Amino acid sequence: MTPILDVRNLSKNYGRNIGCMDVNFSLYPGEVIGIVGESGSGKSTLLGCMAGHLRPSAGEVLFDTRAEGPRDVLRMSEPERRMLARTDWAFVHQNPRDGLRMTVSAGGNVGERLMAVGARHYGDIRAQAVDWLGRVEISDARIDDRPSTFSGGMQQRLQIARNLVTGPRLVFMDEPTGGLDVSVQARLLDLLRALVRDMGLSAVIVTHDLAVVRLLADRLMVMKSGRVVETGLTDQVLDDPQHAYTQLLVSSVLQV
Ligand SMILES: Nc1ncnc2c1ncn2[C@@H]1O[C@H](COP(=O)(O)OP(=O)(O)OP(=O)(O)O)[C@@H](O)[C@H]1O
Repeated sequence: MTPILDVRNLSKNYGRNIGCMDVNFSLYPGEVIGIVGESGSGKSTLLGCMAGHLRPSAGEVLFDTRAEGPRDVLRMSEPERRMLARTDWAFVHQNPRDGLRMTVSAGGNVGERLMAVGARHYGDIRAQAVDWLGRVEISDARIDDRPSTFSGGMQQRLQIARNLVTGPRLVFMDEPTGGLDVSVQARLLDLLRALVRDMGLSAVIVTHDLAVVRLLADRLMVMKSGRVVETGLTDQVLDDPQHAYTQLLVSSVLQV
């Protein structure tokens, strides 16, 4: 099977600082990989490089495009990459404000993504927006309200609807449950897990929360100082960590 994403020797320096160093992994269709590590370990840098938000210093990010098979997204033209970001990719930010348009209604936030990929029929767009608000457990009575009137959890669910409405094949998530109350986090995690499973999504999830990867990720990559120090099946890595740093991560959670 061709990986949907194949990352090869990806490195990013910030001047003399290492952001991430020599990262290699493949993600297969329908698979969810979690990237964990303490603050500053390079998770966001790696995610940003893969999603085209940051320019890596070296390496390749091969994405299995629908039309032409694997292409290095780092060598695509900007319009090509933007099109990919609209059609095949989704990016869920930690802070919903970074992923939503706060001055546009909830329905508009979902609908405008459909319009960006060519939808024109107002009735259809509205119907799909209603459907997606329902899927993320937002009452359709709130469709004309702005996200600024929503709770943090609702905003995050709306951001997810906005991202998934176009049927992406690959979702990047940056601390999707960060900054939310614990009870709200649990509900959001359940919702995300159901959506990922039902839609057969491939996903890369960056988090420092091992509970998030335990629930969502099939495989895990542990990062320290910009490098991957351990990879494996999530349960295997968490239940029987091999690297001293992973052992520390796991035991520090158990002590909480
Ligand atoms: N814009 C920047 N300029 C210089 N150094 C940076 C910049 N962004 C990140 N770094 C450095 O790169 C390394 C990796 O940072 P990164 O933000 O990717 O880690 P992280 O694991 O995502 O951390 P966090 O969980 O706190 O977001 C750190 O040493 C950081 O100081």
